[in-house]
Amino acid sequence: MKALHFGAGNIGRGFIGLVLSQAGYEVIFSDVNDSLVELLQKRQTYKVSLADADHASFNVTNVTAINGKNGNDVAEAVAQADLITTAVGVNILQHIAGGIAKGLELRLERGAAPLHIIACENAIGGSTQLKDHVFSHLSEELQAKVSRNVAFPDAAVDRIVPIQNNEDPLEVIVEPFYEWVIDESQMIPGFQRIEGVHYVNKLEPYIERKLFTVNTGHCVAAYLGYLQGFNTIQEAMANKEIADLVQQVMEETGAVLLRKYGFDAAEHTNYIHKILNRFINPYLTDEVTRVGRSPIRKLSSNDRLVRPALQAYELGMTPKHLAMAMAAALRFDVADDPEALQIQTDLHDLGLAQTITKYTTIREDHPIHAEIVNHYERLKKAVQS
Ligand SMILES: NC(=O)C1=CN([C@@H]2O[C@H](COP(=O)(O)OP(=O)(O)OC[C@H]3O[C@@H](n4cnc5c(N)ncnc54)[C@H](O)[C@@H]3O)[C@@H](O)[C@H]2O)C=CC1
Ligand SMILES: O=P(O)(O)OC[C@H]1O[C@](O)(CO)[C@@H](O)[C@@H]1O
Repeated sequence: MKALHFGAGNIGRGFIGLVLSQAGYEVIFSDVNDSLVELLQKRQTYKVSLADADHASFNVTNVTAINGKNGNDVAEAVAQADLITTAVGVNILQHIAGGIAKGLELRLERGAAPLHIIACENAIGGSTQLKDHVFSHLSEELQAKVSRNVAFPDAAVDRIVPIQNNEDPLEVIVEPFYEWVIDESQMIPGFQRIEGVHYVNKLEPYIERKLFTVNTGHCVAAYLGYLQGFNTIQEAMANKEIADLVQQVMEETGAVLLRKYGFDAAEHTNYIHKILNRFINPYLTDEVTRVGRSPIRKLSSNDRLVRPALQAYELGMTPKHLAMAMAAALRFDVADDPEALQIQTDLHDLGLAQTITKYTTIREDHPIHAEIVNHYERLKKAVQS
């Protein structure tokens, strides 16, 4: 069984590639990083180590790679795959869609077997977004044919994998915890389960719980940590004021999740505490600039800050910690993050009020907008003093 995985980065190698290889797949990575591709082709194996006291490690075998810049190779790999997964970043899905569409056409010509294409990105409806991008490259007739035997089930993936600085460029150090949840209601009947994956009939509670707890809390630690001059999440979380605010924001999203999905309150508190412990894992060094990266994406209306804030407001709650987090995200002015710089340019050219609306879609007359402005001014003063 061949799995074609787009993105041989941290999650690609450290999580999805590992799980698929252990489940018995030959894993073919498609990546645009030439040296990474060459090394994977040459070695056909790499090491994943766990960030805990035991440092257990796994040799991931039966892997190879193709260069994602070679459209024909990508299409051929798509045509031959038994499973396709991605971990490239949700904004990159549009760039891999053309190659996938070409490969699906080839599959149709060859009468290939049914196929699942699963986007393992931090986003709501990632596979559905990929499907839309792929279908934009296909005629209506081909879309209808593809729909008959190709499915794009949405998924939630959770494992903290920081930027790697290992001597061996293929090695990945990952936290021990992982969770990969796939929506089986969107799958082709009779599908073969992947060992290590949790299948559910309704993904929304899982993806929202994960995105609004792990990802919301983590980015708050990053934005507040950055503002206070800390380099890593571990340093930021050692600061009691930041750790308390991270917990409070998770409690705020937790209140929404409890109301929306009827989760058990004690279990959810336990979930939050486990996540806080994952953030402070002393065996990881996770930079605030990685965890806060791409603030435009993180401030968008369907993502980890605005979506739970608007849901909280609709439920009659005041999402003051989420508003504070959005204000902190606007102050994340990391020089080598193009999205952070774009926000700073807009703050300068458009002013605060319009910039908030531009990125969050929250209008100036919305009470959350005023909360963000207040927190922004407060944070600005705090940094200046
Ligand atoms: N790192 C983490 O802890 C987690 C990340 N995620 C999600 O996983 C996704 C990947 O994140 P990371 O692995 O951290 O990023 P990464 O930057 O380590 O890996 C992304 C890889 O995609 C490759 N890539 C870029 N354009 C490509 C293209 N057109 N074709 C093929 N490959 C291409 C890059 O060269 C890179 O190797 C993101 O959506 C992220 O939100 C989800 C859970 C945890
Ligand atoms: O890739 P993104 O969306 O910027 O965020 C990375 C996030 O994913 C995680 O790695 C775990 O899901 C967290 O470490 C971090 O909050």
